[in-house]
Amino acid sequence: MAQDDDGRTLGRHERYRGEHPIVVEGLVNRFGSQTVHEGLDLKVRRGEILGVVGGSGTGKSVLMRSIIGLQPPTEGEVKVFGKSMTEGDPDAEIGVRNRWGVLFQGGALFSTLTVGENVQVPLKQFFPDISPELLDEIARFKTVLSGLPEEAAGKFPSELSGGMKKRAGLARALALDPELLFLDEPTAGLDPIGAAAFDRLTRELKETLGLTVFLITHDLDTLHEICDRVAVLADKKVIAVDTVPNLMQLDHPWIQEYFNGPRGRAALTAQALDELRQHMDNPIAAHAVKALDNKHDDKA
Ligand SMILES: Nc1ncnc2c1ncn2[C@@H]1O[C@H](COP(=O)(O)OP(=O)(O)OP(=O)(O)O)[C@@H](O)[C@H]1O
Repeated sequence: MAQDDDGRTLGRHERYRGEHPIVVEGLVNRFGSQTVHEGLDLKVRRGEILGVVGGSGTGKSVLMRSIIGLQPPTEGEVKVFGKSMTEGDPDAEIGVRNRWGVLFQGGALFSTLTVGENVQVPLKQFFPDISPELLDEIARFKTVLSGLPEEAAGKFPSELSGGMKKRAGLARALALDPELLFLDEPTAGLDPIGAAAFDRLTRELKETLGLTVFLITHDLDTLHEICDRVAVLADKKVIAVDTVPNLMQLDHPWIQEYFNGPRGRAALTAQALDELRQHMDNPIAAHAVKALDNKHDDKA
């Protein structure tokens, strides 16, 4: 069962109060002759949104799967809520598994179930005695909490837009009132407005529900807007974990190209504009917004 940092077993409804709900040490993942991770270390702080970035194929999804026990690592240790995911037997891990929610790439919804029924899947798994009325009520609540209209609970995934599918996946990830939320590329495939709305929702949910969020993304706007810290995967390891401004100072070629390249600078300008727009009563801010807007228009 989940444990606090002092090794005390947590009661079913007791929240983890230790410093690091996720600790990864010396992780090695090999597939045949391919080594994806070689001695990877990472600690996720309670209450943060940790962005995870890295080039394609650097093993971001494999890292997430190792943490949630779907990918037994070749070597190394993964602890979630103080509980070893690499040593524990599946039944004992139940005390950990019902404390997290996962939004997989593409949503991974069951296509033959409605949104509401999708949300009910983990509820039925962990709380088989809940009445059908309460299941419906919780499913409707989670659907609305994820920013969908209530009637979406009765719709099938095929009847939803891409953005709505992501929200439905989020509703299912929130079904068990998790403390940890894993999001794999949540804004991929969304238009910029839909992506920004999803980012705001993630931030609001983190703040109101006290979540710790492990967020894999390629989206520079997401990193700038909502991540407290960002872990960079390269050279088979986490080469740095820090705030975006601090990462931008590091002299690693991939980090420089990613954060200080043209797309990185555009994301930074967009964030600066957003912040300045909140102070338009200040003439200097208003002037700066106008100048930056014009610069943007010239480039477009
Ligand atoms: N079950 C598996 N069997 C064999 N190889 C695998 C398996 N899972 C992942 N890999 C390989 O591990 C590497 C890392 O994959 P992963 O999906 O974690 O990358 P990623 O960083 O998430 O990439 P992307 O940004 O493109 O989604 C890839 O080369 C992939 O082919």
